Amino acid sequence: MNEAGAVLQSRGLCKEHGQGQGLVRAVDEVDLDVPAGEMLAVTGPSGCGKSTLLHLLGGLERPSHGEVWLAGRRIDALSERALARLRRRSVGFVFQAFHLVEELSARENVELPVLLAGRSPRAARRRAALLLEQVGLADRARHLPWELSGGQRQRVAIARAMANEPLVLLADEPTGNLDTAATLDVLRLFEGLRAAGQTLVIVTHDERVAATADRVVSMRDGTFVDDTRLAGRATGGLGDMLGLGE
Ligand SMILES: Nc1ncnc2c1ncn2[C@@H]1O[C@H](COP(=O)(O)OP(=O)(O)OP(=O)(O)O)[C@@H](O)[C@H]1O
Repeated sequence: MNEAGAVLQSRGLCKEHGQGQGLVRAVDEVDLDVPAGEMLAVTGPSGCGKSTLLHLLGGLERPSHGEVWLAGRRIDALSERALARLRRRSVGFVFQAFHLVEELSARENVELPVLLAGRSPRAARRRAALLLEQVGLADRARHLPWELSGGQRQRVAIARAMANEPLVLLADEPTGNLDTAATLDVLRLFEGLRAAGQTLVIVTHDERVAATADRVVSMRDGTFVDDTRLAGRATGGLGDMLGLGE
């Protein structure tokens, strides 16, 4: 199974937690196709299964049933070792709480995945310098996370997520801890990545964030209840969308 052009797919994807009376089906028979280069937003109320879906798609959790395919390769049944390698090299993760390594500088945080992928310190340094430049933080490379604002931390986290040129960037409430100006910075970065052909899946309950996507799927109780392609999403300025003057 590999629909032409889909970089990320799921079929009959299910995740159950607990058992008996306490059984929760966090993700319930989800079929998803994310074409290469698409920016997809996943929305829905708290507890509807958005984060669980993202974890399944990125190989952070294993499904109870169903399949996940990344670039034509079935990943849900990979060994732990193969899955860890895939997460390091082929998937970029961005989290609401940033999850930077507090003891490492911005530059070292971005270098780390490159080193873990087996590349040389020199290559890691070059890649980190380029990415920090692209997220507008070249002058903060030596700063530790606590010396950065929330928005700056998230930009470092995005640079880190892009370190190994992932097939797909998965973001879980990436603007959930940010003020409007920092949200705008993050959305501009996502917009730039999308323009460069990056595939993105963004979990958000911020409608303004969802409005910047190519397509929005809405979840309720573990399933998709709506799937809408946003025509003309690229026409309005992000600043207008967020109620700011650009
Ligand atoms: N490890 C777990 N054990 C038991 N139940 C879980 C576990 N993880 C998630 N759940 C349950 O699965 C459902 C989906 O949770 P999930 O975190 O995916 O929702 P969400 O839409 O991301 O919510 P939010 O927007 O609040 O982050 C919820 O009912 C949650 O309580």
